[in-house]
Amino acid sequence: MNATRLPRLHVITDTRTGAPLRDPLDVVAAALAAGARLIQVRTEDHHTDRAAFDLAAAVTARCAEYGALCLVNDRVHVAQAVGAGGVHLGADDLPVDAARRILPAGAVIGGTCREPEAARAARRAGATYLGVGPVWGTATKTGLPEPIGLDGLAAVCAAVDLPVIAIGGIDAERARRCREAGAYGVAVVSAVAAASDPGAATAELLAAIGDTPPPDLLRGTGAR
Ligand SMILES: Cc1ncc(COP(=O)(O)OP(=O)(O)O)c(N)n1
Ligand SMILES: Cc1nc(C(=O)O)sc1CCOP(=O)(O)O
Ligand SMILES: [Mg+2]
Repeated sequence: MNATRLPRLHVITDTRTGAPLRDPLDVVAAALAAGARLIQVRTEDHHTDRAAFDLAAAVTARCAEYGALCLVNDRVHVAQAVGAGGVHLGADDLPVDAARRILPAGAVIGGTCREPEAARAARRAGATYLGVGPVWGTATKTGLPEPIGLDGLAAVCAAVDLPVIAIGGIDAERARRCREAGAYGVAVVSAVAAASDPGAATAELLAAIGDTPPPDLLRGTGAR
């Protein structure tokens, strides 16, 4: 990965059927071309490891073309097998400290948390960043707790000095509000995966969070 810092926009794959019916790799390609520099490969729990491996291998290869980071959600062994840059782990996944022991030095390990004490615990466990939400309600994932809102997000941001990536019901306008509340960045599924133009949606999100496209995208535009 060429990026010298954690990207602020995390584009998460949507592998649900009919969700719309769009190949996740097409969405990933559009998001990378529009300037996204972190893709999280999230597959549905009922999908096989082989399906997760195949998608993660393809995404890792596409990310490498852009110097982008590929993270694998949940499945640490898949991340190891494809040589991904790291993982994202929640309460039902391998603990952050266990993943830290078995992944290569420098691996990016994100941990989900929803309130300050869990954030401090994730920091002690060695998380690189925190995924914090759901900030707003979302239909993308079932079984979530009540949204924590911008106040809940701000409370976690104030509790630890780790980058906080907000998640849950986030579009460009809400991404701006998350940044104002103290979040380092945001993670999205539907705002990109369900967009009529995933590339344009990615560019709008990057502008909203103040993460200008990488220099290679600005080349030739005269922009600095
Ligand atoms: C950036 C980010 N934040 C939170 C999550 C949710 O992860 P988790 O709690 O493991 O739930 P599942 O995604 O596995 O359903 C995430 N994936 N990314
Ligand atoms: C995968 C996931 N995890 C969440 C959490 O709060 O732990 S919310 C979420 C779904 C995010 O999808 P969308 O951007 O379409 O709302
Ligand atoms: Mg998980």
